[in-house]
Amino acid sequence: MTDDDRSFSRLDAAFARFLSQRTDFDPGQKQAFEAIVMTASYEQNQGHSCIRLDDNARTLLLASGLAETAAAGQASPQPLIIEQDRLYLHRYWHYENRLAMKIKAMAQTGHSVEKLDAMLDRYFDALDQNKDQREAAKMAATQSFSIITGGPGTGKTFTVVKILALLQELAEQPLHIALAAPTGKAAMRLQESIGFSKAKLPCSEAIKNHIPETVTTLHRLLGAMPPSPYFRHDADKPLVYDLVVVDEASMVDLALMSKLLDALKPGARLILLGDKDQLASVESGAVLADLAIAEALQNNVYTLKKSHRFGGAIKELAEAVNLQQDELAWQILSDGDDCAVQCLDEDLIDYVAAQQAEYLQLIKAKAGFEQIYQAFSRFQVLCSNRQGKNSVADINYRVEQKLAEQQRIDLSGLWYPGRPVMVSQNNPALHLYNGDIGICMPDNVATGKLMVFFQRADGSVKKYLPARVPHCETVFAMTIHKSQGSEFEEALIVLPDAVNPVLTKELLYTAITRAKKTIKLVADQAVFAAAVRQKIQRTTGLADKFKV
Ligand SMILES: Nc1ncnc2c1ncn2[C@@H]1O[C@H](COP(=O)(O)OP(=O)(O)OP(=O)(O)O)[C@@H](O)[C@H]1O
Repeated sequence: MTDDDRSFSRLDAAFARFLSQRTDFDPGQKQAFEAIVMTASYEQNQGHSCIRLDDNARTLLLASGLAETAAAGQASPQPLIIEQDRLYLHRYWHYENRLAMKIKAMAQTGHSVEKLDAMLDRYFDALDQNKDQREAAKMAATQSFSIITGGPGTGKTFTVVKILALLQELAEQPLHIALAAPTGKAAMRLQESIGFSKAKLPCSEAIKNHIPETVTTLHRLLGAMPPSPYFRHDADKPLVYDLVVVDEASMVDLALMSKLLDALKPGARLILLGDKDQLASVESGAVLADLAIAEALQNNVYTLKKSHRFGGAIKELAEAVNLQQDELAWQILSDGDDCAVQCLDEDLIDYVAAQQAEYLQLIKAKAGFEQIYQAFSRFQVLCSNRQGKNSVADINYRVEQKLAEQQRIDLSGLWYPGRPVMVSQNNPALHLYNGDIGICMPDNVATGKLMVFFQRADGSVKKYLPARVPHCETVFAMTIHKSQGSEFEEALIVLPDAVNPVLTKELLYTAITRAKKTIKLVADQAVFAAAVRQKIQRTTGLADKFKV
């Protein structure tokens, strides 16, 4: 990317100017210095943890008196840190350094377990398809830090429940276990599958009773104190848990992961579950992907490959996209042999509007919220972009108009029966968080007034007056980014008419793996192919810190 492609924010420029005013540089040097700092600030906001430097830039920065090399970084008060050929804003270097240090220390702590093989034989039958899961469990039983990665349905949750039972059997005192996920939605999904898998465990009821059934969000686990960026639990006030399991770990950014590691008590274990091939976190870093390739962690990472949930076209398409085989991916979509995966061959808006019939009908019939929510969540439009043709804004607007035309909704007010919304702001006081989905409908069991109903992470239902709901948007369509951690029976993936920088193979892979049964695509072949060929490259130093 050249400087011309970047649109620096006023904050990037103000930060660079603020620092350059504190140097003794001449105007030419100040200009060069500001350009580097502005780039570092901009790229950090784009998700990179650092930027690469050439020798001239490195010399200039060190001469500024505001940059320190990493050796001094730990105690350095300087705002800029240089490590090898990488420049960090101090805070991000600190997060990365601390995270690496903590994980390295944990990775050195192994546990030898007597008769482990006999126990594993009981939990994993001798079938070939269980071999991978058995190996993953063996790793987690013998390591303090482990990552189990794999695509959707490869049995990460299925395996981790067995690991929890196994570890409880091995413990002298019952282990204190916390289960967490980055979003409420992901927490809810994990909770459902834990409950399901636990019932089938080949162990005593006493052991089952020591496996927690509730899953919390990471923010709640750590004790968020908004608007402060700090958490109640940190190195000085660690969590009480002996073992923490984090699902959907690919969504966890560098800062949050670093704070989680800081908050673990000495001797605690950590298991990260996730799909390293999915989109990286919205905020900076690509922690799971970096750790999964880290040299010094090869005994701490296990990749599950076989999907137990779906095979066929969805899996083939996901694999082709992941391997950037654009022609094969398009062929799978256009073959139409398997109706699980197809290009949409009818009008987009007519099709999306028709998918809303069932839940709107259930609202009219005064069905219960759970049934209505289930019907709504069966199908979801996933867009790459927020604005422009075929974007979230465009489809939401056109679907609303179409449904109003069909007299299925009444658009005379902002809040109408059937309006689905996604919250776009955290409001801990109301227990509503960015990404939560609610449906506006009459409160038939009380006043009959319009209320917005939400399903909480623990499965309970909460209703709010529309005026109390924090900032939210209509959600007949959502961005692929926002769909992370969710699954739908059918996903309709919609790409724009022209190529843009958002379109990457990670974005498409994430969208494809949201679908349980059916995928439909609206895209021009050239745009689709360009997206498959584009890969996200995040600049970070995390994997380098584990070089042996
Ligand atoms: N070895 C196995 N034998 C039989 N069924 C299995 C096996 N492993 C997983 N399953 C089943 O496959 C399905 C998917 O497993 P699971 O939910 O654990 O996958 P996951 O990797 O956690 O998926 P996701 O990432 O989508 O949450 C579940 O219904 C589970 O019971």
